Amino acid sequence: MKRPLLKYCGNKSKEDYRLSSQSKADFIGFIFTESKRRTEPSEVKEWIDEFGKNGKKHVGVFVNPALEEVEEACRILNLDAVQFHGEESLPLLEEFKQRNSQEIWKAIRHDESALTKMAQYGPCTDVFLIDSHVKGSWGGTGVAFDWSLAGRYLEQAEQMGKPCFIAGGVAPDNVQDLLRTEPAGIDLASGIERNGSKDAELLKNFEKRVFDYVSGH
Ligand SMILES: O=C(O)c1ccccc1NCC(=O)[C@H](O)[C@H](O)COP(=O)(O)O
Repeated sequence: MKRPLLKYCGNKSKEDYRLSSQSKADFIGFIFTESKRRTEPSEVKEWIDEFGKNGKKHVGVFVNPALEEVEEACRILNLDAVQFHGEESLPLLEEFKQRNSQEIWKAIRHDESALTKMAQYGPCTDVFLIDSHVKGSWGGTGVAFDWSLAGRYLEQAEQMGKPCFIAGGVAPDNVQDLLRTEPAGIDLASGIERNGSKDAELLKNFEKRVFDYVSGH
C-alpha cells in the first residue's frame, strides 16, 4: 500500500509549528479563520523564519474569505496551497486560480450532497478534502464520519484524477480503520493535540500506526 500523504492542521503556536515541521507530515496547515486554532500570517512567518520549512508544504485554511485576504496570506507566507473550507462560490475559486499559482484544496463536508459538490468544484480544484459535517462548525471538530462511506469519495476523486484527503476525528487509535479505505491523504488537527496543543507523544504514536500499517500491507 502506498503511504497516504499526511497533513497536520491547526498549528497555532511556535511549539505546534516546531513539532509539525520536525514530523513526518507532508503538509502543515494554518487556520486563518474564526477558530480556537486561528493564527495570523505575520505570526506564522516568524515561526518559519526560525525553524524553516523542512521540506513541508504549507496550506492556509480559510472559510468564505475575501480574495484579497487570501492573497495577502499567500504573499506573506509564500503558501503552497489554499484550503477553502466553507461554501465558497465557484467564481471566487476560478478567480483565485486565474490570479494565483497556489494549489486549490476544496474541503467538502460529508453529507448527501458531497459527491455532487465534488463534481461541481472539480474544474477548479487540485485536491479534495472530505471532512465531517458537524452543525454549527466548519471544521476541526474531532468528530469522525462513517468511514465505510469514504470509498465513494476516494473513487470519485480518482476518476477525476485528483487526490482526496479524508479528515474529521482521525487519531492514533482509529487511523487503522481509515487506512483500510486506502485514502490518498489524511488530515487531522484534534487527534494529535493534548490540552489544545500539538503533542509529541500523540504525533509519534500516530506516525507509528500509519507507517506500521503501510509497511504491513
Ligand atoms: O481546525 C479548525 O479549528 C478549523 C476551523 C474552521 C475551519 C477549518 C478548520 N480545520 C480544518 C482542517 O483541515 C482540520 O484538520 C479538519 O477539519 C479536521 O479536524 P479534526 O477533526 O480536528 O481532526
